[in-house]
Amino acid sequence: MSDTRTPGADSEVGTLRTVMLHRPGPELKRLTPRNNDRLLFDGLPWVARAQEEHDAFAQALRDRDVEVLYLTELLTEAFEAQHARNHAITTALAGLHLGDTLRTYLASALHDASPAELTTYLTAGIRNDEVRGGHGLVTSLLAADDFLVDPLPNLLFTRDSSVWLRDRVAITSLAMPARRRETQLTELIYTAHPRFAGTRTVHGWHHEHVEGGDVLLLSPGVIAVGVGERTTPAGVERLARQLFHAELAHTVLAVPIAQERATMHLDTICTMVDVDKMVVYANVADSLLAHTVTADPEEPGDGAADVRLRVAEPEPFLVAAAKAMGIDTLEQIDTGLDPVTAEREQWDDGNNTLALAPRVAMAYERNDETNDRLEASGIEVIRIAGSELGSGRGGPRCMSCPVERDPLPRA
Ligand SMILES: NC(=O)NCCC[C@H](N)C(=O)O
Repeated sequence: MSDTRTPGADSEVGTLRTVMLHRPGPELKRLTPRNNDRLLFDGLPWVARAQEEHDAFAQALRDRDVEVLYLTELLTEAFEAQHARNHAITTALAGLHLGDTLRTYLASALHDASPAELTTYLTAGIRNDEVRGGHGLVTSLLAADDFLVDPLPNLLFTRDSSVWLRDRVAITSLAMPARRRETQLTELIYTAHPRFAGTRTVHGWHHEHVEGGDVLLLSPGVIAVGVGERTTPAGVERLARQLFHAELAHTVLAVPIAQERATMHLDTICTMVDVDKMVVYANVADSLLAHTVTADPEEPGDGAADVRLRVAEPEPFLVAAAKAMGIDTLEQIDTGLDPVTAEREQWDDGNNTLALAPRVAMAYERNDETNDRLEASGIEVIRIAGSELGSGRGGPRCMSCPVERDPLPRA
């Protein structure tokens, strides 16, 4: 794709043209058995193998003519702008654990770093024992392996920190402390990188929590938002008002999901694989509900904050979705009738597919039953390895932020 094409996406299944990924890097080497829970990994990935798996994932996308952008390359390029560097350094050092002496020292060191070095410091983090020379009381009292700047191992899951909604990008607001800083970096990419000059943003990291894994573009104008461990009721309320005000959507379906790690995002439960087909975790498929949210046309208001929302009583999710999408049925491809297999494959992100086009989906190879069922339903499945990538709990959808998809015809 040339830089002159317009980024944006209005569905989960329009032909994928450009995607932003993050190749696993030194931030994963920061994980230890003592910090992996806090940093939201279920184990310690073998980093070299995770990189191999990720390179194969990126190549499989390129083989289908998808342009792959890397988050760290975009960030380094954005850091050519002095204001972007200043902003990144100030926000990364805002934590109250540093104290003034150490903050001043680190700010000076980071200002002296090259753009590429700055990217590494801000993504891999800075450990206390990496600051040499004794810089006051705080470094002396902190443990050697305490982080002064936390590493960001979950950058791998680019889906969560930004979401394109038509021609705008939502900067999300991540709920878990270990991930909060990610959106400060994605915001810089979209505001300071020349490729995205003029892009308008919605939401923002200072707002109520909304994570990209909870946001599913079911069809042009219809957006499902999971509300559970990550996205909050207040988050979906603010997002809905902005979407309606900017005419990015006419309907939002607010979908309550269990507040558990296994179902941390709506896209761990279901993903679109065709314009009218979803793969859905069978164990919850029948109990998923949705509140249909629309804007009251009588009171449009002047700004997003004035939009008055109409909230319907809950209905079965697939029923509410089909109605909003203007189709007879949103077909459910389930992940197996045996609840144990379904639970295992859901945990291993079998439902977390990335559509490259209608009826073409990428999926982890390990989830045999789910993949067989997808194929039996007419979906081409591009299988990728993910034994190490999956240790952070996230599949092909979580690991990708579509930057450009072909639009679908509007209903
Ligand atoms: N959309 C997704 O489900 N993303 C996966 C995020 C995994 C990450 N370790 C987390 O706990 O946030």
